[in-house]
Amino acid sequence: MNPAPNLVLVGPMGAGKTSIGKKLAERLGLAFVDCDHALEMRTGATVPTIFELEGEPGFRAREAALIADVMQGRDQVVATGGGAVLDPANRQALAGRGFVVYLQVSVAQQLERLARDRSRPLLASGDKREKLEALAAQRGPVYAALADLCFHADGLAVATAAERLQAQLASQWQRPEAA
Ligand SMILES: Nc1ncnc2c1ncn2[C@@H]1O[C@H](COP(=O)(O)OP(=O)(O)O)[C@@H](O)[C@H]1O
Ligand SMILES: O=C(O)C1=C[C@@H](OP(=O)(O)O)[C@@H](O)[C@H](O)C1
Ligand SMILES: [Mg+2]
Repeated sequence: MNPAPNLVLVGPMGAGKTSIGKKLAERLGLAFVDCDHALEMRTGATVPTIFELEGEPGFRAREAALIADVMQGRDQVVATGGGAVLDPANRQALAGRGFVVYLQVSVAQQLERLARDRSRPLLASGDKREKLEALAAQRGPVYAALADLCFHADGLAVATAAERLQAQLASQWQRPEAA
């Protein structure tokens, strides 16, 4: 049993962190924070606009500041962006106060889900399959090393994935009582 005060979802773009996280938070009666959405609310700019104006380094700096703030809280399901785990300080914040679930998904499934997506700047140009494969090779081991639990989300509808994940969490994650 890991007594972390938050549940954190990590994994690649299109794994369902945002969609499954929202559903899971409802099922668990917890607050839901999607880091990309929270960043958009905080800045008043979309993720693609932040990338356009400040580049990926600007986005990562804002993402790190947001994660540091969000992880001070408790009783939240936190959906991270796929690249959040690259920063060691983020990893420390996420694992320090979160039970971390790695939502695993195949590149084929990512491609299906993100075929028409326009909101992910890292996939905006070039060959999507090649990019997703390169990111999976780089980040897959980082997700796995950080995670308390790996959950295979391939081929599952959002509601089914949330239900099954909740069932697995029941025996593994126990939130501490509020002080
Ligand atoms: N389990 C699923 N089954 C079908 N479609 C899904 C599933 N999970 C996510 N999607 C769809 O894939 C896209 C990306 O999902 P999203 O939750 O934003 O992933 P992430 O936050 O991990 O990038 C969305 O259009 C979403 O509706
Ligand atoms: O993988 C990444 O580096 C990114 C993933 C996105 O979030 P999702 O994983 O929710 O798509 C978003 O944070 C940004 O476009 C960068
Ligand atoms: Mg997301």
